[in-house]
Amino acid sequence: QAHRQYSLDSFEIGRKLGKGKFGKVYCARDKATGYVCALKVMEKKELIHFKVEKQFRREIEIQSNLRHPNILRLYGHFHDSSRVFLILEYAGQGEMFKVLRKKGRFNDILASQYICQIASALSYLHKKHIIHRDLKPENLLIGLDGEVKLSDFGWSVHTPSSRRTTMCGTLDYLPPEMVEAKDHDYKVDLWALGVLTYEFLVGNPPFEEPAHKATYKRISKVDLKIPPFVSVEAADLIRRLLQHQPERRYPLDQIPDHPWIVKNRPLWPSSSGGQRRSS
Ligand SMILES: COc1ccc(/C=N/Nc2[nH]nc(C)c2C(=O)Nc2cccc(NC(C)=O)c2)cc1
Repeated sequence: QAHRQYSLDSFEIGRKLGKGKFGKVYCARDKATGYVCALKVMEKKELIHFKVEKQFRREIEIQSNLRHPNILRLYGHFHDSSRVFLILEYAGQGEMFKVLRKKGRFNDILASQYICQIASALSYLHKKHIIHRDLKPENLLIGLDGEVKLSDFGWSVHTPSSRRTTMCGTLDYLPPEMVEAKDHDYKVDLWALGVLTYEFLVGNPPFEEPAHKATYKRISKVDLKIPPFVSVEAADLIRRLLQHQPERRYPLDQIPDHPWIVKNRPLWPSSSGGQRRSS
C-alpha cells in the first residue's frame, strides 16, 4: 500500500478547497480505498520560476516520514508532464489562519489546547532532529475534531547533526558556543511558539509594526507588551517562551505541565484523543 503508484486517474476530484502558496488544493477521494484526502496541485514551471524545487523535494522527503496526530500526513506524490501532485491528509476545518481571523482571538481553553498539541508535534520533530522554522497560523490546519495539524514543511530542515557526525573527527576541537549553537536551532521553534501563543490570545503577533525595521527592533529588544485581558498564566508562558537567550526558553516537554495548560485542560480528552496524559 505504501508504495502504490498514484496518478490523477486514481482520484475522484471534489471541491476546490482553496489556493495555497504555490498551488491549488482540492478535496479528493481515492477510488481504490474510498479514502478522502486533499490533493495539492502545483505547476512545475511555477516551482522552477520560484526556484523552490529543492525546498519542495525536502518538504516531500521530511513530511512523508512523519507520523504524529498533530502533523498533517503526506501519503504520496506523483506528477504529469506539467504538474506535481501532493496527496495530503484532509483536515476538515481548514486553515487556522482563517479561523483566527474570523474569531478575532481565541479564549484560554481553545488557545491552550492548540498550543499543547503544537508543542507535542514540535517535540516529536525535535526528537527526529527536525526544526519546523516556519510556525505561524498560515501553516496550521484544523482537523474535523478540532485538533491542530502542522503542515507545510517547505522550510523545515534536518539540524546539521549529520554534518556534525561527518565532522566527528574534528568535533572534539569545537568550542562550546559552536556545539551549543546547534541546539540554538531547535530553539527558534520555541520562540515561534511564544509568538503563536500571543497571537492566538490577542489576535495579532506581539512585535507587529507597519515597517519591517521597527518590527526587527522590537524583536531584538523583546519589546513585549501583553494586554491586561490576557490571563496571568498565559502571560507567564508567553514570557517564558519569548526569552532573548535561546537556552532560557521554556522547554517543550514541560509545556503540558504548565499551569495555563493544566488549568484549561478539558476534564476528559475529546474524542480525537486530544493531549491524553500518561497517567
Ligand atoms: C473554504 O472553507 C474551507 C474549509 C475547510 C477546508 C479544508 N481544508 N483542508 C485541508 N486539508 N488538507 C489540506 C492540505 C487542506 C488545505 O490545504 N486546505 C486549504 C487550502 C487553502 C485554503 C483553504 N481555505 C480555508 C478557508 O481553509 C484551505 C478548506 C476550505
